[in-house]
Amino acid sequence: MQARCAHPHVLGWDEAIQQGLSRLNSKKIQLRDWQRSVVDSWRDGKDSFVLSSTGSGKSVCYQLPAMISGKTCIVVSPLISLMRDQCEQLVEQGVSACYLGSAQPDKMVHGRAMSGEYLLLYICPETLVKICDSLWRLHHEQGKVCLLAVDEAHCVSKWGHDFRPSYLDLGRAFQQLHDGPRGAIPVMALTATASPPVREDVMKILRLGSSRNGDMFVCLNSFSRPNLCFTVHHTNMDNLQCLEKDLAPYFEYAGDPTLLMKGDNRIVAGIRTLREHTVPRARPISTYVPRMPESNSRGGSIIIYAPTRNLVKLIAMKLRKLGVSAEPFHAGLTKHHLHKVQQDFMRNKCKCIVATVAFGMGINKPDVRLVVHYGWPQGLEQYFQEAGRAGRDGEEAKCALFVDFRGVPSLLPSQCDEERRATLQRGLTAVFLYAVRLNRCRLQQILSRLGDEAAPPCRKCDVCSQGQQPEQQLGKEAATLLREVHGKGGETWDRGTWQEAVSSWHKSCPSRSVSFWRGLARLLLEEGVLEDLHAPASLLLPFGAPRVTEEGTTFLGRWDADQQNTTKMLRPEADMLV
Ligand SMILES: Nc1ncnc2c1ncn2[C@@H]1O[C@H](COP(=O)(O)OP(=O)(O)OP(=O)(O)O)[C@@H](O)[C@H]1O
Repeated sequence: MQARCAHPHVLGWDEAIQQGLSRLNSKKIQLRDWQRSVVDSWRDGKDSFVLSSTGSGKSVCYQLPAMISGKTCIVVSPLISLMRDQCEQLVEQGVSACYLGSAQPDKMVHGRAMSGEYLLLYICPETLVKICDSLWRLHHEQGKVCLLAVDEAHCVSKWGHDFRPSYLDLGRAFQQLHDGPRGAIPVMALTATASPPVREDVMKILRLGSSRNGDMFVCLNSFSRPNLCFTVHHTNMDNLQCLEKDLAPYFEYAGDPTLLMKGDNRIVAGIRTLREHTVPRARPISTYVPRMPESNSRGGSIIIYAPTRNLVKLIAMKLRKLGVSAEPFHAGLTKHHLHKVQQDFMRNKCKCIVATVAFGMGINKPDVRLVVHYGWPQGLEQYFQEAGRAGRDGEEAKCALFVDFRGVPSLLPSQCDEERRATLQRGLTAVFLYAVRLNRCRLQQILSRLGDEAAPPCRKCDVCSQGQQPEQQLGKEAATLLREVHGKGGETWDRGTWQEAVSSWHKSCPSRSVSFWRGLARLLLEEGVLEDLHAPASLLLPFGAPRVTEEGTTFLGRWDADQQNTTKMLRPEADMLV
C-alpha cells in the first residue's frame, strides 16, 4: 500500500499547525499536548482513537488536518442538526464546510463536495454508505481526502448507550474506501463517553489500525468534569405539584425594578408564585432570568431535560407563564421551528430550553450554567453526556437530577433485540443506583461506570458536601424482611409476591414506604445476609429468587433470642428516606 496521506506542505510541522489554526480562526489557541499527539499521529498516517471529555477540544483534532493539507476531511456524524450546527459555525469562522444527505436543501452541494471543494464534509453513516463510490473517486482519483473522522464514535458499539445500527456498516465502507491506488485514508474515532468494552468494540468494528498491522494511536484522557457540581433531588412527579418549588431557586426576577417599587401586583404575585407554587396570569417573557442558586450571579443559559414530549410542553408552559423565556424542544415540532429555537438559544435570545433528548448532542454553547433532568434519564452514560452540556467554558456549572424515588427508570425502546435490551437495562440500573447511593461522590460513581476508578472525590456534589448518612438501627425491619424470604424458601418472587409481602410488612412497620423496603432488600443483599439466585425481572423488584444466607440465619436467630441487644446498623439510601 502507498503512503496514507500527502505530507503537508514544505513548511515545518509547527508552522503548518499554526497556519492551520489561523485558517480555523483559532490563532490564539495553543494546542493541548494530547491534541498535538493526535494531529501528529494523523501526520504519520496512523488511525487514532480519541476519548476525551465533552468540550475538551476533540473537533480541532479532525478539523486541523483539513486546514493543514487543504484536502477534505469526511466527518461521520449521527445527527442532521448536529452536522448543520457544526457547518454553520465553521462557515461563520470562514471555513468551507458542508453536510450531505436528504436534509441538504442545496442540490449543488453534492457535486461541489465530490470535486473536493469543501474542507469539512459532514455526513451520516447511511449517506456515506450510499455514496461510497463517489468518495472512493474523490480519494483515489482526485487525491482530495485527508481523513475519515467518526464523531460520537460510541454510536458504533452495541454496548454503547447511543448505538445506531447504521454505524455497523462503516467498517465495510471504510475498507472499500481504503482499497485503491492511493492506499488507506487515516481514520480518527472520537468520543467523550466509552467504557472499556465499548472502546474495544469501536476499534474492532472500524478496523482501526488494520492497514498498519495494528499500529494506531490511542488517546485516553480523563473524561472527568471537575467544574460540574452534580446533585440529585427527590420530587413528586404526580401532577407536577413540585415543579415550581423545585425550579424556583434557579431563576431570579430581572424585570423593571420600578414596576416592583410601584407595587405592580401581577409581578409581585408572580415572584410569590414562583416561590409558593401557584400559577399566575401570563406576562411578558423574560421577567425571570437564570441564575446560579449559590452565587446569586445572573447570566448563562439553562437546559431542562424531560423524558416525554408532554412533560416538555408542560414544563415549558409553566415556566413561560411565570415569565421565564423558556422554549420547548422536541421531535414533534417542525424542523424549521427547532432550528430557530436552537439559534435563539445559541444567541441568548432564549435563555432556557426545555427538551427531550432530541436536543443536545454537539451543542457547543460555552455558558450553559445549569442542566436539569426532570425525570429519570435513559441511562448513566446518557445522563453524563447530556449533563456535560453544562460548563463547557470550564467555569462552574450545575447538573441537577430531579426524580421520584417511588418509581424507577424504565424508558426502553419498544423495538430492540434481547442483547441490546439487556445493555440498555444495565444503563437504567446504573442511573438508578447513581441516584439512590449516598455513600460515594456522584462524579466518582459516573467515572467508575466509564472505567475510571482513580478519580478523586469532586468535593462539590451533594454527597461530598453533605457527608455520609448517619447509621440507623434497622434490626426490626431487617428481621421482618429476612423472615419473609426465609418462609418462601428460595422461590421466585414476582410482582404479586412483592406487593403482598410489602403490605404485610406495612402492618408491623406502618411508617415505611415501598421504596424503603426495596432499598433495604438491596442493602441486605450487599451485606451478604441475603443472596439472589437469579436477577429480578424488573427494577421495581429488589430480587428474583432470594435466599437467606448462613449469616442471615445467624442474625435472625440472635434477633429472635434477644432483640434488645441485637443490632443491624445500616446507612439508608435515598429511596429509603422518602
Ligand atoms: N487547545 C485549546 N485551547 C483552548 N480552547 C480550545 C482548545 N481546543 C479547543 N478549544 C475550544 O473548546 C471548545 C470546545 O471544543 P470542541 O467543540 O472541539 O469540544 P469537543 O471535545 O468536540 O466537545 P463534544 O464532545 O461536546 O463534541 C471550542 O470553543 C474550542 O474552540
